[in-house]
Amino acid sequence: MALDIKICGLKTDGAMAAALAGGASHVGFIFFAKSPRYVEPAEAGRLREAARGKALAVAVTVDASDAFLDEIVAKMQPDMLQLHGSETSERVAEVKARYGLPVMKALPLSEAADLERIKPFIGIADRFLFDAKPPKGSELPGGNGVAFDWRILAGLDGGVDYMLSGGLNAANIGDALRLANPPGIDISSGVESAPGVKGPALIEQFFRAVRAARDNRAA
Ligand SMILES: O=C(O)c1ccccc1NCC(=O)[C@H](O)[C@H](O)COP(=O)(O)O
Repeated sequence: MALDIKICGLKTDGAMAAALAGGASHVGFIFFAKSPRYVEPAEAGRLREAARGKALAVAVTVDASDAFLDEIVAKMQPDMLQLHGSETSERVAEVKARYGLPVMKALPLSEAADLERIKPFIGIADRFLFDAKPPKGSELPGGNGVAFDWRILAGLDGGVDYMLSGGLNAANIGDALRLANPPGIDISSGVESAPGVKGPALIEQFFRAVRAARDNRAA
C-alpha cells in the first residue's frame, strides 16, 4: 500500500527541495500568525511552485475567516485545505463548496473515545489528520511535537482515510507504522533543528527511516 507523507510547516526553498527529493506526497504551509512556521500567502505561493506536479500543496488554517481563506486561495493556489481549528462539519462543507478544494479536517485525539468525534465529518471531510491534543498552555493547535497513543487507531473503520500526525520523528516512525498502519503520515517539528527551522538533513533522515521501516515490514 502506498504511504502518503506530508512535510508540514515549510518556509524555505531548501526545506522544500529536501521534502520533494525524499518523495513527499504533500507539503504544508502554516497560516496561523502565532506559529513559528507562519508564512505569508504570497510567499507560500512562490514556494509551492516547486511542488507542482510532484506533491500536493496544503494550506493549513485555524478557524480562518472567508476573507483570509480567499486571500490564501488566491495567492497560494493550494491543492488542499487543512482545517486545524474547531471548525464544525457545517463549516467544512461550506469551505469545500466555496473553493471546490478537498478538505482535510484535523482532529485532536488522546483516547479511543475521541474517535467518536470523526462521525459528523464522515462524508464531508475528504480526509482526516489525527494529531495529539496540544499540551496545556500551548498557543498552537498543532506543531507541538507531541504524540498520542497510536494504538487507539486500531479501532477505526478501515474506510476512514487519514494522516497520522503528532510528535513523529525518525526514531519513532517505525513503531507508528507498525502499530497504526496508517494510509498517510505527517511531520513538522520532528524535522526541525529549532521551532520553525526545518533541517534539510533531518528531512532526509526521516525519509530514510520511513523507507527502512517499510522495508523491514516487507521482509
Ligand atoms: O505547525 C504549526 O505550527 C501549526 C500551527 C497551527 C495549526 C497547525 C499547525 N500544524 C499542523 C500540522 O499539520 C503539523 O504537521 C502537525 O500538527 C504535527 O506537528 P508535529 O507534532 O510538530 O510533527
